[in-house]
Amino acid sequence: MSQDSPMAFVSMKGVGHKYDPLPDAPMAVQDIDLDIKKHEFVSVVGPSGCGKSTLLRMVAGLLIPSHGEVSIFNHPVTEPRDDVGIVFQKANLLPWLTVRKNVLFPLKHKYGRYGTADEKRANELLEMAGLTQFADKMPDELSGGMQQRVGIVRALLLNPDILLMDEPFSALDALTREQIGFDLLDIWKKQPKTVLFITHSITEAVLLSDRILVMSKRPGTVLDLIEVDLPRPRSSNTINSSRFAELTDLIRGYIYEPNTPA
Ligand SMILES: Nc1ncnc2c1ncn2[C@@H]1O[C@H](COP(=O)(O)OP(=O)(O)OP(=O)(O)O)[C@@H](O)[C@H]1O
Repeated sequence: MSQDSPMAFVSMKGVGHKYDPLPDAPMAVQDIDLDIKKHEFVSVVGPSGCGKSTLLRMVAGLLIPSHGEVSIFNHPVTEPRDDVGIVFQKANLLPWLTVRKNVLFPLKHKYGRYGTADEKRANELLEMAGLTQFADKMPDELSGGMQQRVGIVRALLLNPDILLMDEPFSALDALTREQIGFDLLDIWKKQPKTVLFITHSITEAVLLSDRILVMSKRPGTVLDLIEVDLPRPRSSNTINSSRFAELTDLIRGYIYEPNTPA
């Protein structure tokens, strides 16, 4: 599956992980080969427990693979990097800081301070995400969807080349979730990033992605890497198209039926 492209921003070669070091312990993730190109949006779907988060944590440098190698810009990932932003399932905003100060928090945490240029960037990002009027509010004054948008803006503050998102919308209700998917596409268009997006939602993966890695049940390995040939920009019309239905059916077939490629 690897294309050995020099343009790969993220490269996984033979990546696998076994949490338990005993020789006969089961692998959580096995034999993942994937190159993600500049500004590509790649989603990972697969049954619960197949190792999606494990894979993301290895790309994030939060977990070192027991097998194979993850590299970013041709350098093996051995620890978290500043050019990689992460968005988790919960925004985990600090409740005692305003929205703007939450967005600036990574700088405060890393360098102990931030300057007016940083505040300007935070304001610009908040505006881009439609959050300007909430910049001085406290997190608990915002809806769950808005809090997640703040989490995305915070991850973009240091202008990372790569954005890793681990089920970022799974705590949201269905309507908010669909809307924030479109919001994310809008943000991604304005601030192009290379995205690795973990989701349980097949429709979300098809709506957002350029390619979708479909994983098997544990030990999670590659069942298919699907090119999403739907035109952009995507909208609710995309969801109603026959090609959208074909792609979601194809993935459903992998996930809900025996693990054999179609
Ligand atoms: N820290 C850990 N120690 C031991 N086993 C772990 C650890 N983290 C995850 N696992 C196991 O590794 C496998 C993959 O887990 P992981 O959370 O990566 O899957 P997932 O596909 O993200 O799951 P879900 O879709 O339910 O969030 C599971 O069997 C899980 O129990």
